[in-house]
Amino acid sequence: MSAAPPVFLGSEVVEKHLHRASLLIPSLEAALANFSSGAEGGVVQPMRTVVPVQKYSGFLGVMPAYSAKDDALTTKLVTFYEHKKDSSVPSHQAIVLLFDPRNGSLKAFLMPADSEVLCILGAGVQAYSHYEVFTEQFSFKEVRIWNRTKENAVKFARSVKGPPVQVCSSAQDAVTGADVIITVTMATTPILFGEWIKPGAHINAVGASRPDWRELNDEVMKNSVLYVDSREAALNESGDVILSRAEIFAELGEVVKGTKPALREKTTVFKSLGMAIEDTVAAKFVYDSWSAGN
Ligand SMILES: NC(=O)c1ccc[n+]([C@@H]2O[C@H](COP(=O)([O-])OP(=O)(O)OC[C@H]3O[C@@H](n4cnc5c(N)ncnc54)[C@H](O)[C@@H]3O)[C@@H](O)[C@H]2O)c1
Ligand SMILES: O=C(O)[C@@H]1CCCCN1
Repeated sequence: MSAAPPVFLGSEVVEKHLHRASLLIPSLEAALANFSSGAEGGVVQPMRTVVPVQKYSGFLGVMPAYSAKDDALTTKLVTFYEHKKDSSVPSHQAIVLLFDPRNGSLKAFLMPADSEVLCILGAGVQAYSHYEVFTEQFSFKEVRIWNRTKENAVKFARSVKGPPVQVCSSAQDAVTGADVIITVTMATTPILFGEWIKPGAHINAVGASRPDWRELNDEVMKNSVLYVDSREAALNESGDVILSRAEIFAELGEVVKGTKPALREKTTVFKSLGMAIEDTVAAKFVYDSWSAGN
């Protein structure tokens, strides 16, 4: 019997079945815990391969993963290019291939506590999705944004549906007094400095995914308790971790499992690089929802 032809689920279908990104939180928590559980977690996720396309200042990432517990097998292919101001295409473009783990057939493609002050540095695609999830999950009294190009921060503040956003003229103004700081930029040198940060703040560092790129300076890295998504990836790919030589305290999956504590009273950094297993559970979520309603 031949395999059913793969279906293509474009961004509209994904948004219909994943109408709020937070629907993924339980699956992502479980995936992080499984990833940090070694063989018994049933996750197979080799380090991603990143191919530099030097001529055009770009990269191609190949991110395979299998989750035995979810019985889901995927590979994401993602390109990320230095953003050209006049470019009509997004800086990141990705497709997730979801396979049937039983026989390898291709099933579908998939494109993709009391904190009061939230600060977002950057106003691109990730800024929007982080705003959506953070303002839905937590109640902030104030949300601030700073972006290198101010007009994009103003556009962000005008277009988001949710709590009002204050546009700041400097990163320092945005960060001063903030309880939660999200860095979602394409910066390759630090944009966040330790001396600006309120003790006890939490920093969610999402950009700087190359070994020689930085978003955070050494002081931020050294004066915080450092959590990562994957130790192996952080030690190979994160310029903020490698160049600062900061010590990794825990993987987030270990916190989810309860084997390492969340030190909420300390200044903490979560250095996220993105993991293929996150795409695996997200692709399965959308595909299962799509097939159920089809
Ligand atoms: N950790 C993860 O899981 C994960 C997943 C996806 C993307 N990312 C990373 O998150 C970051 C943002 O991604 P995106 O899709 O929102 O990108 P985007 O291109 O949509 O937005 C990039 C933002 O960075 C700003 N910027 C660019 N160069 C800068 C610089 N030198 N200094 C300060 N700001 C600068 C731009 O003004 C823009 O606001 C990227 O580094 C991306 O690789 C991480
Ligand atoms: O995990 C991801 O999907 C992205 C790909 C681009 C680089 C940063 N991480």
